[in-house]
Amino acid sequence: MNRREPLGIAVIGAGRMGADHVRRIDRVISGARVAAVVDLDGERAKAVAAGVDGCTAHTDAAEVMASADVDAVLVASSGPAHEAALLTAFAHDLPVLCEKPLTPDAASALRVMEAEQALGHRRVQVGFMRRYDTEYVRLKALLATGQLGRPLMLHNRHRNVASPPFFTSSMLISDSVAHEVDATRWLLGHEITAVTVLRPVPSSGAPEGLRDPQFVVLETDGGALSDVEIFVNCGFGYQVQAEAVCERGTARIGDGHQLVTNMAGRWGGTIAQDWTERFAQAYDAEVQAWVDATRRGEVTGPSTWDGYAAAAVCEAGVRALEEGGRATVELAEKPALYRAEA
Ligand SMILES: NC(=O)c1ccc[n+]([C@@H]2O[C@H](COP(=O)([O-])OP(=O)(O)OC[C@H]3O[C@@H](n4cnc5c(N)ncnc54)[C@H](O)[C@@H]3O)[C@@H](O)[C@H]2O)c1
Ligand SMILES: O[C@H]1[C@H](O)[C@@H](O)[C@H](O)[C@@H](O)[C@H]1O
Repeated sequence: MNRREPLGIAVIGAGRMGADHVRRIDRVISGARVAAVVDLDGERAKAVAAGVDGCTAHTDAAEVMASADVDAVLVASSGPAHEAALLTAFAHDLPVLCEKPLTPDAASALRVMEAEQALGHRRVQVGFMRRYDTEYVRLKALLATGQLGRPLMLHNRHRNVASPPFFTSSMLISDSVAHEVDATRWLLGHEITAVTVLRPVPSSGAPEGLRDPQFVVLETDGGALSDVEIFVNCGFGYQVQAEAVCERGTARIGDGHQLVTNMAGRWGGTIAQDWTERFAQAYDAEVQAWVDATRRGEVTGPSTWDGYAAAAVCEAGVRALEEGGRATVELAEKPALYRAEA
């Protein structure tokens, strides 16, 4: 592509993430402008587009993607709407940044992967933003040096203050642990082969009927284990932590000690309250990397294969949750289009 002028982006979905990405493209990053905002809720689209010069508001994504003013698409609608948006973007051969999950299940992710292969080139970067978080990037770089030896285990904690009213027990895996599934695959360079889900007595702070917290163990084809405490109604803050235990040492991120105070006989700091705060730098870097690559005519970052693999692992996780115990992951063969990637 190699463009001088800013990239015209259509943002599909003007909810919490979509509105935040519109702000980011308009005010934080460079090389792009928001050309259009689309939401099934027209008033929401108008409200988000209103603050942006030259941006139009719509309710029909297909109509917008056919417009000459749109060079690329950021999909931030709800997960079940992603497949249709991706297939329409492919029909116009448009580059896409698609929020996680790529799609909510492995079968639909496979359909998207087949459609991208039919184009013959990659078009999608999946929104696994932890790959752009400075702490995760440092951890991956350290593991790659080999100084700590082979990684044996990853211990992950993922805590949200409170879950939204529509959250179900399986969404703790498919919506939340999806991030640790991708982080594990990316940090270790392994595929995940089996998932075990253990369920303690639910917290009294969780909504009636929600299995919260859960303890998830991922087994990898490199012989490592990655465990995840997922607790989406912890009440006190948004915490994402990871510790790699290797043969000669350990490395840990996410303690959030940016500012430590000593006062009145106590020491301490503050805890982020949600992902927009904890991962602000990562979202900025993710969207900037997508815009820069797109303007160079390239596609980088987490691929459709990564989105598919995460969907397949999460599907096994939901099976393990519902049936109790351990479920194995059946992955399709990795297509040639994605084989060159790490
Ligand atoms: N990367 C992250 O850390 C992160 C964090 C939160 C959410 N997400 C993901 O971002 C996406 C959006 O999440 P959210 O929290 O903003 O949800 P949200 O419910 O606030 O917003 C979703 C919006 O999409 C709209 N929508 C649904 N179907 C549509 C369609 N066919 N066409 C146009 N608009 C449509 C809805 O009307 C709604 O306004 C989800 O995929 C979610 O998993 C990612
Ligand atoms: O969709 C969101 C999101 O992706 C967050 O990063 C995660 O912490 C939440 O648990 C999840 O519901």
